[in-house]
Amino acid sequence: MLSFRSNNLHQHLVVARSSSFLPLKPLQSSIAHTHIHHNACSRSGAVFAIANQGTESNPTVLVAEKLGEAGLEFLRSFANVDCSYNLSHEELCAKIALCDALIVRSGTKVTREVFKSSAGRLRVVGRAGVGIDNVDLGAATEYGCLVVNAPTANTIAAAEHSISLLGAMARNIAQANASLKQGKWMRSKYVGVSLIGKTIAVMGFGKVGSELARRAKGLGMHVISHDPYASADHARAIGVDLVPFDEAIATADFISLHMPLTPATSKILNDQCFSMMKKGVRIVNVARGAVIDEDALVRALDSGIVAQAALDVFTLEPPLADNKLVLHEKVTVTPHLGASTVEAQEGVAIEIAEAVVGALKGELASTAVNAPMVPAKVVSELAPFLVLAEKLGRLAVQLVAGGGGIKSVKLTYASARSPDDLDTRILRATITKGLIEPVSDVFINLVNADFSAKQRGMRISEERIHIDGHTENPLELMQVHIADVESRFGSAVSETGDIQIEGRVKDGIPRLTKVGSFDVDVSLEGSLILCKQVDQPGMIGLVGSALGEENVNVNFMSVGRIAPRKHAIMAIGVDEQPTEAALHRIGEIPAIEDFVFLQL
Ligand SMILES: NC(=O)C1=CN([C@@H]2O[C@H](COP(=O)(O)OP(=O)(O)OC[C@H]3O[C@@H](n4cnc5c(N)ncnc54)[C@H](O)[C@@H]3O)[C@@H](O)[C@H]2O)C=CC1
Ligand SMILES: O=C(O)C(=O)COP(=O)(O)O
Repeated sequence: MLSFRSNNLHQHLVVARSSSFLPLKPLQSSIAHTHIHHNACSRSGAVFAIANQGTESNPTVLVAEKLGEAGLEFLRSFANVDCSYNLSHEELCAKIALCDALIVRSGTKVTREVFKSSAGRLRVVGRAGVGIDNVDLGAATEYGCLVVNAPTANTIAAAEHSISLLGAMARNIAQANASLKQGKWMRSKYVGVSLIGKTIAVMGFGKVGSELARRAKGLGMHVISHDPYASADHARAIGVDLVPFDEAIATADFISLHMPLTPATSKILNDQCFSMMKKGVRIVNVARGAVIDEDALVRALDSGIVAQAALDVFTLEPPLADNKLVLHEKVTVTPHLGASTVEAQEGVAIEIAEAVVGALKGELASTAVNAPMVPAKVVSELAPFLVLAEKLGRLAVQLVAGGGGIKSVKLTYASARSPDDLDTRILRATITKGLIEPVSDVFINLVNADFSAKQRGMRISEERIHIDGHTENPLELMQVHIADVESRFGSAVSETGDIQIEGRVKDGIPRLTKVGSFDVDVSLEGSLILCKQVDQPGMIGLVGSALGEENVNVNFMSVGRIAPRKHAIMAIGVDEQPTEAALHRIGEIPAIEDFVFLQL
């Protein structure tokens, strides 16, 4: 029985795309060869631009808020940079279809509408700072747009601003300053409170929270912290006790907020919470306005539960002219200045420019917010396995008859290392990309591969197994199993009834080592023809000369058999795309029972 059909071949020719394992296909005229890159896509279909060496223009980066000069310079060395500040939402949506990357600070809302308006061209959003609550991450992921942030460069600035507000609040600096400038000399009105010996609760013991804690200790304060995810060892090293939420807010004289704004932290300080606090507590917020129920804070200030507050951030920024907190005598305010030092802004600008350029070049981003974030060391160790992963995914899906309707996929990773030593997130995303890309008409990358799999109802499970081997290798082998489907190539179905393929990396080269129950050993380069044949002498020569006569160069052949003179599988690597005529000639060889052409 012959499995080859010309319309199947045509389908693979049309849909097969880049075999790059990188999250974003690179955009740069310096890329040394002609390549196809995704330039625009919509939910309904993909549009591709063929880019030739020397003719592809640089990518365009829209910088929508003020960014430090060093970062801009770095961006200009790679991209066309459009600095357009103070755009309205409508203007941003209109401009975005012409941009490959967008850089924002906290003042720009990157909504679903922005991603939709980009018509698939927008590939990276860079948040020049930490908090990404102004970016619709769900929409970014669906549209395959990577979001990166600059998580480290403004930590000290935010911690210093928190300490500044703490001192300014405790000593009424802002109020006294305003009063004196009005010609008043009111020494007794502005008597403050001391910090030494007081308890401060640091809510969120991340980068800013822990730097704030160090500084508060230096001022002689007793520091406690609440953070459900913080390491107790890290806290202990700084001399901070991690305590439950209720204990933190009930025992503190000062509360400083340093957690991100998420659905779980929204209005985390509310009426009920204020009622548990010590009377006369003082609150600093350099995190996000919406972690406090602002109306509840006004009530707590008016009732005297909260003696004072110092706020850098507001639910609505800029706040309305009649915002009760801004106008409150007991409240010290700054207009979201936490990250606004010369040093922090230069650092953030460089950090985000490097992340955005790296992402546009197709590098894996170490500050990705909506894709697997992998340290550079792990990426370099896994590099050949990532190539293998994508190719196995691409092969496996092409073996499925009908090309769709995959419900259940199992990925097996076998390693001589302990299972805990292997972070498989990027492998999983890469195999998934390989599985979906050949059968999808939307742009698939590491950002949206998992989302697209879920949308298609594809359940992907993972299994890590320990086998003998070399512990210097992160992996010995990977397998992809697809259950409950028919195969275009019956021999790819193992005894368990699943389509099963296996690959290994040998001398840095990814190789296919098993198809169904048959052992093979072929390097995964070029394209592949798999044949099921009666194991008999002369088969390699027959197939080789059929292809040779049709001018198809064979780069390798491997035969795997169950027992001599029974059935065997021949895997043939070919450099060129065989013509229909060449494939028909293979099909006409009498001992060949089944065969399939697969594009890698
Ligand atoms: N006002 C400003 O200009 C600036 C504001 N920020 C804000 O500060 C936040 C913190 O920044 P980093 O310390 O750099 O981030 P980070 O990610 O290092 O720390 C955040 C910490 O909050 C913890 N957390 C999460 N949920 C929590 C909860 N329910 N209760 C207590 N802790 C919780 C996390 O475990 C983490 O340790 C950012 O998300 C941003 O919103 C950051 C920089 C400047
Ligand atoms: O980094 C953050 O989360 C900040 O809030 C800083 O915001 P900005 O970039 O100064 O608008």
